[in-house]
Amino acid sequence: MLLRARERAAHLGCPAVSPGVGALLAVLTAGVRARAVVEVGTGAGVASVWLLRGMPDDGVLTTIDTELAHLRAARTAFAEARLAPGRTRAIPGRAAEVLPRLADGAYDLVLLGDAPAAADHVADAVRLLRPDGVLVVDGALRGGRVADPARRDEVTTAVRALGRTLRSDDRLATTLVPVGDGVLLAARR
Ligand SMILES: C[S@@+](CC[C@H](N)C(=O)[O-])C[C@H]1O[C@@H](n2cnc3c(N)ncnc32)[C@H](O)[C@@H]1O
Repeated sequence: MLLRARERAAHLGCPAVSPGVGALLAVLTAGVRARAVVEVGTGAGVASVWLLRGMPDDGVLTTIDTELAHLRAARTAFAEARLAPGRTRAIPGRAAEVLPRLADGAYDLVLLGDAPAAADHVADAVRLLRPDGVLVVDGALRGGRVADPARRDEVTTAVRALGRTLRSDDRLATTLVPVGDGVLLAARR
């Protein structure tokens, strides 16, 4: 099933999380007993389905994307995964405009799917999390470039700075999981 969703993601030019990262997402949503999750960057819905796999049957994923074609592909993936329509709330729009409308402390987990862009949404994501909720940022190693001090291009520097921002935030306990392209986990204290 996710194979077809991954093919649609590739067709749309919107890379999906690796199965390793997907499995981590399912373990995380199960581990924090997530009933309310926010995802920025739905894509073709691959990460969304993994997140929902770890959530209870009444858990709801709010997922945001600017591209209607991507949201349509995600809806197909949700139907293929036999998810009841009430399990997903797909919101078209820019994260910077949608996140401020979501309620403070109402979410168990927030996934920011793209490390360089994630920096713009960290403040909102932390505001949305309940205590012990988890912020997840995918793409934190960028093929090893982030860990290589010789790499100083703009995107790599921005992702490195994002890691420093999360680690220095007293409200968060942050760690890096070296799965896929690197996943930052920041638990809200
Ligand atoms: C790499 S894809 C996400 C794939 C998804 N994480 C998965 O594994 O299935 C990134 C998505 O973010 C969306 N996107 C980019 N900028 C955005 C923004 N400012 N607000 C909301 N969505 C955005 C793109 O349209 C694209 O669908």
